Amino acid sequence: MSFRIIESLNVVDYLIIILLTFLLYLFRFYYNYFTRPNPLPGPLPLPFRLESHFFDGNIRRFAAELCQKYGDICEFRLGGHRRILVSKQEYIEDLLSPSRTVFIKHENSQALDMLGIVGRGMFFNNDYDIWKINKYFLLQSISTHGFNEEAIKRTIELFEKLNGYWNSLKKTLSCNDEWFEMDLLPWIKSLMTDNISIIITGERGCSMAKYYDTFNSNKSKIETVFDDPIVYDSDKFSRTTSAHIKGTFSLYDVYPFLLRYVPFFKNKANAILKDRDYILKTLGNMIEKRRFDFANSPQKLKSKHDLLTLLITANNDAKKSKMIESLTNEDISALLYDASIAGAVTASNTLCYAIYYICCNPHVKQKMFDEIDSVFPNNSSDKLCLTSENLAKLRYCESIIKEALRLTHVVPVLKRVSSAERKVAGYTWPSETVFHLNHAGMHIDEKYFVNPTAFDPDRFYLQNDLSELNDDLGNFDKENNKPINKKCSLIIFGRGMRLCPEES
Ligand code: HEM
Repeated sequence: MSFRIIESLNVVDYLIIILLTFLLYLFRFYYNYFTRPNPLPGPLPLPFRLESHFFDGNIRRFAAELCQKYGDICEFRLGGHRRILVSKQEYIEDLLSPSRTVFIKHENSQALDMLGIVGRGMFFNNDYDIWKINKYFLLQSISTHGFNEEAIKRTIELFEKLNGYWNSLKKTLSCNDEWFEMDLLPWIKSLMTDNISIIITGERGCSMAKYYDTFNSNKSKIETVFDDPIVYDSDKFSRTTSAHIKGTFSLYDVYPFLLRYVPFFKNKANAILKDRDYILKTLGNMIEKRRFDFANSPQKLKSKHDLLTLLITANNDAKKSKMIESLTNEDISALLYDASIAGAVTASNTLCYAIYYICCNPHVKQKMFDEIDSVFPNNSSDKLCLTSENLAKLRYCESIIKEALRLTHVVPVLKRVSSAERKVAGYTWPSETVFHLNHAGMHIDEKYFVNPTAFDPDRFYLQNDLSELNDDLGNFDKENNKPINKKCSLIIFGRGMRLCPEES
């Protein structure tokens, strides 16, 4: 019967059916939009997730434009989801409160599943119970004295290495003594890649060496420095992780059937899966090797304080003391992945921004040098005696970093998904509402900061009594010579349950 009906249809009938289906879809789409609960101002959404084509990925600018046009709370549609953008301090503070109903950070997405670590580690983990165990072990490891001293020692070593590369380049490229122009970003990126590599995995990386080699068009002309055969390819690893994460987010809102059946998307998805396999294999091999060393010669690992060794040790101690919770190799792998991604990109971008602002503000530079000279009075321009105690005294330097992050935060918009009905901004929102928290917008709002676009580390440095304020709540009213304590007005490491573990 149904076969006969199909047979009796001609081309025009098919076109009419397609047109009617299309119109029905449009009608349903806009009916749902105009009858949605809690309507907020925002751009008119487009059907078929077409709005993705107008979004260039710059979430900071996008959020700033929406906030300017539609106010402190508005909505937009992206990737098939209605999204609520909040830019007001009290709403942001509310959504970052330590509550289980706003624990989830990522809405469901097939592309995200391809990361291969969803539900493990911390960053991409929406499962509270598993996340809690992972957080416990990560904090146990990175809060140790050994880890912190190791991190400082390795950082100094790498800066000395960087200095060596620059001196060598200056010499071989016959540069003028005073000026040596170069692109700082790739240098800082490779420095941080090697830094994170040694701190997280205990493996010495070769990113800086590889970048240095790119200047070597004439092999005989440039001298080779710091030749070290015992390195792992941190450069390839970091490029792959960055391609992996970028690729995943580029497919974030693509319909699952397109990922499966349309060659363009399918090829992209396959490339992501290939990267994922490489990353997991590299980390898996490292974990196996370290576990082997731990089982056979634990003494050898006593002097190692990298994250991987500490996680394996803490895990082993937990098993010995018969704690129910312990980590699998996959969990450890996800934690190393989290730390590599979250650590290298944030740290290198923050450092570049800080250097940029220091260079643009000579008086800040001078004050910074004065502080360094006062904390290290016997600095003979050779080696600074950096310890965690001395670092804590560099309060002006810390204020520079805070101010750089205030103006150009490396994670400008945070995300939360409600897991139950929840009141925000006076509205009751159903479960699975996606909230975007525009804290970068708040950081440059004159409601919260005096003269917000100026680079002025003093706003954090000159606080009269730091003990009265949380460390990151700084705001200084110069006219009245007193701090303005706007709660939550500076958010550097997030807040609440999903606070960055680095904050500790
Ligand atoms: C300048 C340096 C850094 C900045 C500005 C920064 C900032 C942040 C922010 C804002 C969040 C919260 C994200 C959210 O609430 O959705 C976060 C989370 C996180 N950060 Fe950092 N971070 C930095 C360095 C690091 C480093 C070095 C590590 C390596 C251990 C790290 C590991 C993580 C992890 C694992 C999370 C996820 C926490 C969770 O979801 O529970 N971060 N970071």
